[in-house]
Amino acid sequence: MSKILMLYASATGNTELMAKAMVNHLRNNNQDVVVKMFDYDEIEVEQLENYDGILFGVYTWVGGDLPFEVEDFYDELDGVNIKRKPFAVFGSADSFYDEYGTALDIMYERFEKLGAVMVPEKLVVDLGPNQEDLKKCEQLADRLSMLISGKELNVK
Ligand SMILES: Cc1cc2nc3c(=O)[nH]c(=O)nc-3n(C[C@H](O)[C@H](O)[C@H](O)COP(=O)(O)O)c2cc1C
Repeated sequence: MSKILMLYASATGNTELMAKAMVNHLRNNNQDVVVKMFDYDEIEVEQLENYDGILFGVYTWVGGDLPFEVEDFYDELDGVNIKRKPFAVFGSADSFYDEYGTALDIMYERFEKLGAVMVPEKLVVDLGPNQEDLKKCEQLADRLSMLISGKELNVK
């Protein structure tokens, strides 16, 4: 059984709904999932090395940027070995803004440059997830599981 880390930031609960849908889905499929949320849990970048794969959720903040609570984590990532580690990125954003969901791009590129194996799809949801979005969340979690078990190649 693989060990997955669900790590996410959510200010008003939209990204959290996505995270919960993935966690429930994975646990229903007997996957071992540890959940940590920025602002509530102690998060150290070194912890990433202890998991077989990471689901990373982030909403987009002013100017298309990362939320404040994710900034230290972002800066400290240089010191961690995530080469060949499977990652998937998701989060809620608001299409009202020109820089729609760009925090996902920022994190995706950061993980990828450090050698992580990315699920190619970045799953951005416009504000609160609907039923279809929640289904996509489950599919993203499945794609991460497949990457972990080596059933999917990272072909873009
Ligand atoms: C002050 C402020 C600035 C925001 N800036 C952006 C932005 O630049 N781009 C974007 O896509 N969404 C932006 N958003 C929208 C949030 O990402 C969106 O509300 C999201 O659903 C929040 O997710 P959460 O419920 O997980 O916290 C902004 C929201 C607020 C309140």
